[in-house]
Amino acid sequence: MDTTLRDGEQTSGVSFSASEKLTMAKLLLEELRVDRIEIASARVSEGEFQSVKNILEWASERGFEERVEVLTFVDGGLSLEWMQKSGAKVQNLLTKGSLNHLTHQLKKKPEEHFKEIAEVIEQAGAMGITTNVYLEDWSNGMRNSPDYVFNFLDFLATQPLKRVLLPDTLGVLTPNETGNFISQIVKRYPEIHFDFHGHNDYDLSVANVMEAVKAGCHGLHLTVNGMGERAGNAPLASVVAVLNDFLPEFRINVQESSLFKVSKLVSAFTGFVIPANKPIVGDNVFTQTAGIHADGDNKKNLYFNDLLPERFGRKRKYALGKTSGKANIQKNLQELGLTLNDEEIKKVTARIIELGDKKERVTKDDLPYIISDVLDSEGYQQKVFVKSYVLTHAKGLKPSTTVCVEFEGESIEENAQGDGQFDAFMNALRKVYRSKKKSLPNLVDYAVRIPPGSNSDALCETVITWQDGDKEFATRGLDSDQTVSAIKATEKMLNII
Ligand SMILES: CC(=O)SCCNC(=O)CCNC(=O)[C@H](O)C(C)(C)COP(=O)(O)OP(=O)(O)OC[C@H]1O[C@@H](n2cnc3c(N)ncnc32)[C@H](O)[C@@H]1OP(=O)(O)O
Repeated sequence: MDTTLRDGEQTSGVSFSASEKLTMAKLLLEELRVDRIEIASARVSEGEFQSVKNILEWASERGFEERVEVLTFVDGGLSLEWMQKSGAKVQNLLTKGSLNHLTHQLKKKPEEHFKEIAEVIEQAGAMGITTNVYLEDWSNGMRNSPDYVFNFLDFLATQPLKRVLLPDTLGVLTPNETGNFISQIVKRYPEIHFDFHGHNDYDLSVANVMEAVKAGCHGLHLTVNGMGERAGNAPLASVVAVLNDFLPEFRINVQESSLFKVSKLVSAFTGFVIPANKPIVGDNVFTQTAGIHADGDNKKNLYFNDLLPERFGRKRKYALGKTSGKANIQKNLQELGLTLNDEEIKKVTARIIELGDKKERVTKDDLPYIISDVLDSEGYQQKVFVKSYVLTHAKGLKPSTTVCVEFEGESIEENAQGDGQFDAFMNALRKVYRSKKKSLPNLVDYAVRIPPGSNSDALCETVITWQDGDKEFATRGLDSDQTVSAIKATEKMLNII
């Protein structure tokens, strides 16, 4: 059962609109094919009421209404009235699964609580509403008031209900305890369908879910991206992968290939960012970064595990940066359909490592620009060096530049102002050349771009077209800073003329 739309929405700062809930409900049931969804708590708001109504209208057209659930309260039938008006057919009745909560929150005795629950269940039956019962704080109940929990379950075993829902409300269970508690319960009540509802406060929710299944739980409550109150709920994608790979004897209907798409959509709807290292759905989890890993994959996919990205509608990537070796570059070149010889690959690798050292992030889309820049620099012998420069830009003052150029073994320093930093740089450079009775080509075009689609902050390419007498030619510079990339393109020009 996916509870992204109810418990997932209890993530701090998250709220779905009615139309987002409807879109999600359709996607979860029809495309991802979870068996059931819990979409709201009853009585919360007018907006929630409308949203439940919309989903139920759609679900009943498809005969899905028994797969759509609403959390309700022991409130003398107020939640049930709300549900009936909305068209909802399955209530997940929130009751107290620990004596501590019952005594201190509801301030009631067990018999009183059971009696009220029996009344709600009976009323629901008369309204044609199916009841499941949540034992809130059940995990602490098992630890601290097991007699209460078993008395409660004895009572529930006499009731006309469909399922009993066992939440580790505060995410306090260990895998051992989960297995132990659930197997005791499943053995004692073999006829009841139990769901386990895990929370992730100790980052143990997936391990706990695994033990719950092994111990005989029949259903699980999960959320997309592990959203939920505090540290969240057991994450759907991880649990699906764990069940498929480690417990294949238990059948689930969820479509692995849709997990990533749904995860992205929920993230877009909620603004809840998926951590890059979140298993299955995080941006980085199918990216090899180390050169040795890329090399092993080139040889015999040596660094693959069973979590093949294609299962989840994703692709393996090979990162480019400080820890890249030539194998990473080759993998990216293959994907771009480019071929370089060994020497060229070495040079491109060296440039990428140099960029990585500057903490710059390089993506596959940057690669053609880096290649062209590195290979472009090969055709000439550098004899003019722009050794140092200062560029200033201040409000109310003209930009100015001081530049020092090593020219035929001699260092010459000049400064000048201009309309912009690069213009000032060119003016200072002209002064250097005039002092040697030489002139510079005219600048006829200046184009700046970042590699399209790269989403990286690493690189900016400047291509400058020059006119030297009849001759027109272009040079290119690549750097993370726009002006510096233009200066690099200019330095190339100085070595060509
Ligand atoms: C498993 C879980 O995650 S539980 C989460 C359940 N969902 C939610 O709480 C989200 C939606 N909740 C809400 O919108 C509101 O809390 C409402 C509408 C349910 C109630 O709102 P309010 O009347 O303003 O009360 P408040 O928010 O302070 O809730 C506390 C009341 O609920 C009572 N309560 C707690 N658990 C239950 C329960 N299982 N059944 C009935 N009442 C309960 C408390 O005893 C308290 O009642 P009191 O004011 O008479 O002492």
